[in-house]
Formats: sequence, C-alpha cells, structure tokens
Amino acid sequence: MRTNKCVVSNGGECKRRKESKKRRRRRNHIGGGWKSLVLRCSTKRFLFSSSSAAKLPNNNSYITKSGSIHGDAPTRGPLTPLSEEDRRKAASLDLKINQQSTIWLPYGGQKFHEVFQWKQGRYADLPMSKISEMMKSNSLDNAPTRSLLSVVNGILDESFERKNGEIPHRVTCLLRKVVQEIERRVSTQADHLRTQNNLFKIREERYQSRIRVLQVLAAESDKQAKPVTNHPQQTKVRRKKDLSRCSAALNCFYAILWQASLFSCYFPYWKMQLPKKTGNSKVVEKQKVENSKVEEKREVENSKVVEKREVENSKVVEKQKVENSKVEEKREVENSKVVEKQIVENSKVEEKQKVENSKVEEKREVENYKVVEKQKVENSEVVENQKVENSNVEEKPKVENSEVVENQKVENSKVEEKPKVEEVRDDKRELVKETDKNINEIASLKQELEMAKMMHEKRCLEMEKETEDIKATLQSRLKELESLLADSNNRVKEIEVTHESKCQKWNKKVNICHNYMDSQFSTMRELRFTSDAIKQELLKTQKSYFEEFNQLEKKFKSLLYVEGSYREVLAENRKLFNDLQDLKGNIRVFCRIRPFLPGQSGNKTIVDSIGDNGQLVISNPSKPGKEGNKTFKFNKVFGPTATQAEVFSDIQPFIQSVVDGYNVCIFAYGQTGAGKTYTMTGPNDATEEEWGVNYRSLNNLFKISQNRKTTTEYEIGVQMIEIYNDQVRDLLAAKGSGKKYPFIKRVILL
Ligand SMILES: Nc1ncnc2c1ncn2[C@@H]1O[C@H](COP(=O)(O)OP(=O)(O)OP(=O)(O)O)[C@@H](O)[C@H]1O
Repeated sequence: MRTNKCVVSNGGECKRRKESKKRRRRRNHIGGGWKSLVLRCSTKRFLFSSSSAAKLPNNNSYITKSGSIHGDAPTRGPLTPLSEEDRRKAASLDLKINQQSTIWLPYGGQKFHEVFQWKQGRYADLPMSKISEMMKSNSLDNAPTRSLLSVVNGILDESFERKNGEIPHRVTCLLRKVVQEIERRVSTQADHLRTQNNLFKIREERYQSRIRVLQVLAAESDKQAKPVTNHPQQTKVRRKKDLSRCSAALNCFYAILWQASLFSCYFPYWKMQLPKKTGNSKVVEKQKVENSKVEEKREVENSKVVEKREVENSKVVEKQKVENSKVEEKREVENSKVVEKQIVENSKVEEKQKVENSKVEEKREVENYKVVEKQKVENSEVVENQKVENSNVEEKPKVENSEVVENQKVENSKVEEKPKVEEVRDDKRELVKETDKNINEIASLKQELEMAKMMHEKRCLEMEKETEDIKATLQSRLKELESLLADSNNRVKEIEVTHESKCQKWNKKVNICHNYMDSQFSTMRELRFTSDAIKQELLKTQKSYFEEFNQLEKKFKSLLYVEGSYREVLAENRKLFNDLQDLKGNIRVFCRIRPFLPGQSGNKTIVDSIGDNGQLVISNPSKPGKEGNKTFKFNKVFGPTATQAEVFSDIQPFIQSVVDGYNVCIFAYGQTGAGKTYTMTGPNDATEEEWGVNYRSLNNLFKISQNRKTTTEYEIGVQMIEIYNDQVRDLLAAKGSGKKYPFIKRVILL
C-alpha cells in the first residue's frame, strides 16, 4: 500500500512532488482519493492531524472540520475533544462517529507562536494538519507579522516556481487567511498612526505655547534683574520680588517639563498600543478599541490637567504680578516715608544742633561776658583800691576823719556791693557748669554722630555687597534659565526633527503596505478564481464519491450476506475434514528412511521396495528364506530423498484439527542416529526449507489463528518434554525440582 505521509526535507523533493501530482490527478479525475483513503484505513495508516479531527470507529482515520478524511497519524501535541459542530458535520457526511470512542482534537496545548516558525521545504508539501493549525484564528493572531509575510512570500514564490502555477487548495486557503490577517493588521496600524499623528501635533502645539510663556517670563525676569538702589529695604523688597518671579518662572518651567515628561512617556505607551497577540482576534480588537478609548480619555484628562495647570500658572503669574505691584507701591510709599522721616529727623537733628550750638554760643558769650565783667570788676576794684590807697596816702592827714567817713562809706558800699558780686559769681559758676555740660553733651553728640556715620557707612557697604551678591545669583539664575530655555528649544527642535523623520518613515511604510496590499489583492482575486474552480471540482468529486459510497454500501451488504453463508460452509467443511481425519484413523504411523550419511556411501541398503500404499519390503541377504525378506505396513513411507516439506504435508491436517479443538500428539521414534531430531526440528542452522515438523507446525498454527482472528481468538502455548530410559523430563524446567515427572505443568505462551 502506498504511504501518503509527506516528510518535509530537501532530498527527494522532485520525486515526491511528482507523486503528489499523480495523486492529485487521480483524486480529481478518477475519484480515487476516497478509494486510496479507504485502503489506507484498511491498512492502518494513521491520520493526518488536523485542527479539529474526529476519530472514526474501527479505523484510525480522522475527519477534519471541512469534512475531508485523512489517514495520517498525529505526531505531536496533546489532543482536545471534538466540538458538537464537528460531530454534526461528520454526521452530515454520513460518517458514523462512535459516541463512546474517544474523540480528540490535536495541538490543544501547543504554543501558537511556534506554529508560524520558519520552515524548510515547500508549502505544497506541508501536511494538512500543519496548514489547518496555521489557519487557526489563535495561531494567526499570535503569529508575528514578519512570519505571516514570509509565509505569503514563500507560497507566492512556490507558485511562481511551478510551471503550471498549480497551488494546492489547502495552501490557497492558508494564503487567503494569512493575507486577510495582514490586511487587518495594516489597517489597524494605519488607524493607530493617524491617531498618533494627531496627538503629536496637539502636543507639539501645546509645547510651543509653553515655550512662549517661558520666554515671556524669562524676558520679564531679565527686566527685573536691572540694577537696584542702595537702600537696604528696597533691595530686600526687590530681592524678594525677583525671587518670587524666578520661582514663578521655575514653576512654569517645571510645568512644561512635566508636560515634556508626559510627552516622552507617551512614546512607550504608544508602543504598547501596537497590536498585541492575544488568544482571539475579537478580543484583540475589543482590547484595541478599549485601549484607544482609554488613550483618548487619558489624552482628554491630560489636556484638562495641562489646561488647569496653564490656568493655575497664569493665575499665579497674575497674582504674582499684582502682589509685585502692591509690594512695589508699598515699598515706594515706605521709601517716601522713610525719606521724609529721615529728612524730618535730619532737620530735627540740625535744629537741635543749631539750638545746642546757639546755647553753647550763648553760654560762651555769657561766660565771656562774665569773665570780662569779672575782670572789669576786679580792675575797678584794683583801681579803686589804688585810688583809695593813693588818696589815703595823699589825704591821710587830711582825711583822717574823712577816712573814717569814707572808710565807713566804702565799708558801707562794700557791704552794699558784696551781695551783688556773690550773685554774679554764682551766676558765673552756673554758667561755667552749664558750658561744661554743654561741651560734654556736644562731644558725646559728636561722638554719636560719628558712630552713626560709621554705622551708616558700614551698613551701606554691607548692603552694596548684598546687592552685588544678589545681582550675581540673579544673573547666574538667569543664565541657568536661559540655558534651560536653550536646551528646551533644542529638545523641541530635536523632537520636531525626529517626529518629522518618523512621520516620513511611517508614510513610506504605509505607501509600501498599500502597494503590497494592492498586489496582494490582485493575486487574491486570481486565487479566488482558482479556488472557485477547485471548489467546483471538489463538489463534483464529492458527488461521485457519494455515489460510489452508496454502491460500496450495497456491495458491502451483499458481501456480508456472502460472508455469512461462507462461514456456514466453512464450518461444514471443517466438520467434514475432521470426520475424514477420524475415518483415516486417529493414530497414524509414518516411516522415514534416512539417507546414508557422508562416509557411508559405500554401504548397501536393505530397503528392497517402498510401496505407494505404505508397504515397506526389507531384504537381508544374510538371513535365509522368509527371514531374509520382511514386509512392513505403515500409513506412509518416506524414502531417503523425501524433503522436510513433503513429510510435513502429511502432518499438516492434524495441525488444522488442533485449531478446531482436537488434541494431537506427534512424536518420532527410532534408534540413535536414525534422524528423529532431523525430522522433528531440522539440522543445525536450518534454513526455512530445512525446518522440521515443530517449526512448520507452529508456523502453520500462527497462520491459521491469524486468518481466523476476526472470529476466534487463540492462545498458543508450548511445552517440551523428553521420555528417556522410562523417565519423563521437562526440558524447559530449570535445574532442580520439577524436572522429572510428575512435574509442575509448564506452558510457555507464544
Ligand atoms: N533425512 C535426512 N537427510 C539427511 N541427513 C539426515 C536425515 N536424517 C538424519 N540425518 C542426519 O543423520 C544424523 C543423525 O540424525 P539425528 O541426530 O537426527 O538422529 P537421532 O535419531 O536424533 O539421534 P539420537 O537419538 O542419538 O539423538 C545427523 O547428522 C542428521 O543430519
């Protein structure tokens, strides 16, 4: 019988292809496909494994989902139960499926991505099981696109290579399925690309707006960073203001960075959105739709968050501006107040100083006046004293009386003037004290003034230093911000460039895909035409197959009837045969004459004649008379030239009787070297022709039991015993007990 199993390998391809072509022709034109399958079923060729194959009862053929029957054995993967649909399909084809027999589907637990792995050999030579497995929706969903494209290319290359362009139907189906899957994937990819493009544009616009805001903020901060006054409070306020602006700018920048991070996060997410390989295409599409919804939702949320942030940022900026303007106004008011206060204080100090100075001057004048007065008084006293003394000297005698009078007068005047001088002296002392006090106060005031001046100068220097530091930090901040702005600008440009290049690439890819799809569609159309033609042919073949099947059913029924009658005849025959054996006699004795052995050729034989009726005449010339000639009667006598087959031909009927239930014993008897072993077993290293009775009997037993296998089951055993010197021994027994009779019954089943 012909084996239909295709082994995919490089060697012997042409031969196989020719064979497959022949097979196809036979199947298509003669309707021999079913015949050959039937033959395969009968010869136990096993099934082609298929995605859904039902095992037929009493043979090992399988029905696929499409209804065709295959005869190759499943080679790998666990089997899964057949669905109700498959059973119905099989039933519609009038094929009986045994409900109790196990029905399985192959490849239940195989990894799907392995199905589309790179293969060697041709697609036309692929078994149906492999193709149907590839056509499974799960396998197609899970297969990488590259594998699908390689499958399509492989099939098309093969079809081009073939001169007549003939492609098997199953390969056409596979191609159609694979192309449909590719088409679906390309369309989903195109949709994704479109949505991604739109998202890119939206994000880019947002990003641009953020940059504009950042630039405006940076410009404002630049303006604010201009030289400040030396006033400590003003610098403090300005510093605060600058810092708040910087923080606002930074906040805004962080917001943009956050946006940028969202943008950068978007790429992996987008990558994740590429079609996933899940179990079911519907589930995949559903998931895609859900993913796109989630993405859109996220987009909306993101845009909302961004807008909210924008609003918040703008609010913060405005608030900051308002606060800054308020602070500025406040600061100006405070400055004016401080200036006024200082002016007032200065004027006060000046007035105070003027008052003090005038006081000091007055005091000094008073003191001077007092000193001058004192000197005058002293001088007048001295002059008067001198005058008095002179007058006294001149007018001493004269005016001794008058002296007394005058002395009295002077004394009186002195007494009168004394309290006045004392008063002046007291005033003088007070004035001196006051001047001293004033001088001390002036000195302390001067010192305080100098100290205040010193402090003021020191403070001014410190403030200048602080302002310079703040200026430096602000400038560094500004530079940082500028560098960040430049970086962000560069990044934006880079992103723009990459985005453009990606867009171009995707557009190219989309164009390529469209072109490829167009070419595939044209080939698909051709393939559809051919597949339609093949379908028509298949329908014709199916019709003829049904007709043939009906005829075969009729023939089969008639054969069943014939078989029944044949069995009856056979039983009768057997009965007659065994009756004949009985009539021939239950015990039969055959005589076999051994030929001379090598080296005995010179000896003379005593066999005189061998009769056809089993008569053997022996003549011994050494014995006289009747003693010299003796006649023996046997059932049959085999001469020295008789072969082993001839001897067994007379024993064979007993073997058939054994199978029919009769007990038979065959044994050889004779003197040593007579040829018992030769007859029963055969010589050492015997060929099939030299086999003895034992071998031939067993062989015959097996053949008969095999022929009757369908009706009767036989159990064949063997026991070997030896009778030697009146002792029966079991030749198959091991050394020790049980070897001699009565031994334990030992039968070896064959
Ligand atoms: N029909 C025959 N044709 C050719 N050679 C034979 C034939 N019969 C016996 N011989 C040969 O004769 C020799 C003796 O035969 P065999 O051993 O069978 O005798 P035997 O009766 O079994 O002897 P024993 O009783 O001693 O075992 C063997 O060499 C065997 O090959």
